[in-house]
Amino acid sequence: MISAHSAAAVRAAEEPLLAARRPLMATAAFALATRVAAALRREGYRVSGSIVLLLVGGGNNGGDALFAGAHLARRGCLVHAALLGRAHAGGLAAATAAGVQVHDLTEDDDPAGAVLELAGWSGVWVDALVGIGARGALREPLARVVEALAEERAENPGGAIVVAVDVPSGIGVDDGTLPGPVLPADVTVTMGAPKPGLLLPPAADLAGRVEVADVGLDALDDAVPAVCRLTGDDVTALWPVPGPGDHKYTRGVLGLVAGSQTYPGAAVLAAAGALRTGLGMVRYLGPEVPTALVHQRFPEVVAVPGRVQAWVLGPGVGPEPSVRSEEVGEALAAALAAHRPVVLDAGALALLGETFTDLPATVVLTPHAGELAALLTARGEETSREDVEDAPARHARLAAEITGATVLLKGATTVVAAPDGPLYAQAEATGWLATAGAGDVLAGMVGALLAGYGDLLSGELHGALPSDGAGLPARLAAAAALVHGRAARTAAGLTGEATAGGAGAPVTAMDVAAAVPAALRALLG
Ligand SMILES: NC(=O)C1=CN([C@@H]2O[C@H](COP(=O)(O)OP(=O)(O)OC[C@H]3O[C@@H](n4cnc5c(N)ncnc54)[C@H](OP(=O)(O)O)[C@@H]3O)[C@@H](O)[C@H]2O)[C@@H](O)CC1
Ligand SMILES: Nc1ncnc2c1ncn2[C@@H]1O[C@H](COP(=O)(O)OP(=O)(O)O)[C@@H](O)[C@H]1O
Ligand SMILES: [K+]
Repeated sequence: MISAHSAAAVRAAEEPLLAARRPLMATAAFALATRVAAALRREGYRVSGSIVLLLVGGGNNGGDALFAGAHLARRGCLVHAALLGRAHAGGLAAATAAGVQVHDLTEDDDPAGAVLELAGWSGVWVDALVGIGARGALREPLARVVEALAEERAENPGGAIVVAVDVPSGIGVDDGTLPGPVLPADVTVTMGAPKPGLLLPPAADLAGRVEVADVGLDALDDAVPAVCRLTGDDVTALWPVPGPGDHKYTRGVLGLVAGSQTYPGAAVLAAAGALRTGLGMVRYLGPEVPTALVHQRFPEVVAVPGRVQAWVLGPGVGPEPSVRSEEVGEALAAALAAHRPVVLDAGALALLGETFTDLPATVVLTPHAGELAALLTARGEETSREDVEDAPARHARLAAEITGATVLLKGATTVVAAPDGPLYAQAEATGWLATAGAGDVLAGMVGALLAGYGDLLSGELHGALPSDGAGLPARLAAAAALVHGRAARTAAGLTGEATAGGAGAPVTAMDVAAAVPAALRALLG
C-alpha cells in the first residue's frame, strides 16, 4: 500500500528528529541530487556537464534545492539558482561555495523573463518554490514565473526535465486541489512520505513519477495515513478465494435490483461485473424484459427472492420517480433492517435526498461527479459537477460525512471516502474505461466483494467487527476499483501496470467485465 501523510503529520514526525539534531535537510538534499542525476541518466544524458536550474523559494523547500545544487555542482553539473524569495542561508552558502551561479531575482522587474532565459538553456528545472509550507495559490511573482514556465513546457514538451521538490509548488498539499498555477513535473521527489496531493486528483496528475526519499520519519510507520493507494498485493490479501469447505452460500449471494424497461442492459452489466468478480450466486429481481436479457446472457442467475449477503441497488433505474425506484426504496429499507451491506448506484442515489438520511458505512454509494453534485445539492450543499471535479476528495468526504455511507467517487482516479479513516485513491484505469455501462459493471463488482464479506460486515452494524475490520467497506470498494481499472487495461490490450506505455484499443463495458478474471489471475496467481 502507498500511504500519504498530511503536511501536519509530516511536520510532527520531523519534530523529534530535528530536536535531536538529525540532519534531515542534508539527507533530503542528497536524495534529491541523486534523483536528479538518475532522471538525467534515464533520459540518456551525462550528469557531468548538464545544466541545472534551481527555482528557489523562501523556505526550507528552497533550502533542499540549494544543498542538492551544491552536490550536483560537485558532480560536474553547471548549476544556476534563481532566487525568488529570501533564500535559506545555509543552503545558499553551501551552493555558493560549490560554484552554483546565484541569480537574485527578488528585486528584479521581470523575474518571469529572467527565469525563462535561464530555463531556455537548462536541461533540468528543479521546482523548489514552495513545499508543504504552501498556503493557498502561489502569490506574485511566483505565480507569473510558474505560468511562464508551464507555458514554455507545454509548447516544448520534449524540453527540460522538471523535478519537483517534495510537491509541485502550489498544489493543495493535503487535498489535491489546484488553487492556482502549477508547473507540471516529470518527477516529484517527496521527502519522508508521499503527501495526499500526490495521490489525489487533480493535483496528482501534475506530479509525474513520484519517488520517495527516505529521511527516516519512522513515526509515520504507526500513523494512520490520510490517503492510501492499494497495490496488487493488498488486493491479493483481501480477495475472497474459496477453500474446500466453501459452498455457494458461504461464498456470498448478491441481491441485484437493477435495470428497467428503459435501461434493461444495466442489469446484465451489473450481473456480469458481480459474476466475474467471483461469488456464490446472483439473485436478480426485476421486470420481465431485463430478466429475460440477464438469463439470455447468464443462465446461472436466480430470479427469485431469497437469502442474500449483500445488495446492489439502482443501476439502470431512472433517477426520475417510477415503480422501479419505489422497489429500490423498499429493497434498501429491507437491506438496512437486515443489517446487510448495500451498493447504491445511479438511480438509487436519488433516494438519498430526503429519506435514508443516516446510513451506516456498510452502504457504499458509487456516484460519478455529476451524481455526487446532485446528491450534495439535494442535501442542502449547493454543488456543481465542476466543484466536485476541482476537489474530488473534499466532496467525497463531505458526502460520506453527511450520509454516514462510504462514497466511491468514479473518475480517471477513483476516490473512496468513509465518514472517517483514510481516503483511498486508485488510478489504474485507462481513458477507454470512460464508456457507458462501465459504472454498472463496477457496481456489480463492489457488490460481489461486499457479499463475500457479507456476514462480517453485517456484524459491523452490531459493533462486532474485529478491530482490523474498521474501514473495510472503503477498502473493499477501493480493491474493486483497482481490479476494474486493471480489467479495463487488460481488455484494451495494455499491461496490468498503470505506468506502462501504449495507447491500447477501445473496450466495451462487457469487455471490461469479461477481462476481470484475467486481471484477477494476474493478482491471485
Ligand atoms: N523542516 C526540515 O528541516 C525539513 C524540511 N524539508 C523541506 O522543507 C519544506 C517545508 O519547508 P517550510 O516549512 O519552510 O515551507 P516551504 O514549503 O518552503 O514554504 C514556505 C515558503 O513559501 C512561501 N509561501 C507559502 N505559501 C506561498 C504562496 N501561496 N505563494 C508564495 N509563497 C508562499 C513562504 O513565504 P511567506 O508566506 O512566509 O512569506 C515561505 O517562504 C518541505 O516541503 C521539504 O521540502 C525537508 O528538507 C525535510 C527537512
Ligand atoms: N478519463 C477516465 N479515465 C479512466 N477511467 C475513467 C475515466 N472517466 C471515467 N472513468 C471510469 O469509467 C467508469 C464510468 O462509469 P459511469 O460514468 O458510472 O458510467 P455508466 O453510468 O454509463 O456505467 C467509472 O468506473 C470511472 O471511474
Ligand atoms: K516544490
